[in-house]
Amino acid sequence: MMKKVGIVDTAFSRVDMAKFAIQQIEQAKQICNSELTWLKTTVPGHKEVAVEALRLLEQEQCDICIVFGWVGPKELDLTSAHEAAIALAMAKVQARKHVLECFIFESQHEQDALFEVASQRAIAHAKSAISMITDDPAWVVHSSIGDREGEANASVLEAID
Ligand SMILES: Cc1nc2c(=O)[nH]c(=O)nc-2n(C[C@H](O)[C@H](O)[C@H](O)CO)c1C
Repeated sequence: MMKKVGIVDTAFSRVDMAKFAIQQIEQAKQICNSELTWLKTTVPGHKEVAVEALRLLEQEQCDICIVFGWVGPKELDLTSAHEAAIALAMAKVQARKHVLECFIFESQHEQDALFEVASQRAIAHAKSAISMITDDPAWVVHSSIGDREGEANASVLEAID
């Protein structure tokens, strides 16, 4: 059955993360023959993403959404992002569907690393979204692997004998 990924990004962002997510979805369609489609919209900033994600889930028949947010380095940006995340939580619960939050916090990375982190995280979140909506066995979500979307995975811990 055809599945639809909603993609919301912002004009505020400094990296076109949606482009990498869309490339990943297109690649999945070709390689795995997955029945996937996508719909992308852009809003001004992260305060607008919750309503937009809800609109895509409820009115545009998306099965899941990925939201690409960019959080500036100022204290006000961080507070604003926290408020946006609360609104996103409300949207998810109302729609009873998943919204994956791919937010880049500018203050957490060196300027030189931002592009790589953002693009890799976008690809990782696109893969996660595909895994969560497709029945294709190639896209099974693996449990307890220390996955850290877009960054080096955490090591897996085992019992000490
Ligand atoms: C302070 C601030 N910081 C950010 C940010 O870090 N990232 C972002 O995407 N948008 C920011 N904005 C803009 C708001 O999200 C919003 O778009 C405007 O306030 C208009 O509602 C604002 C106002």
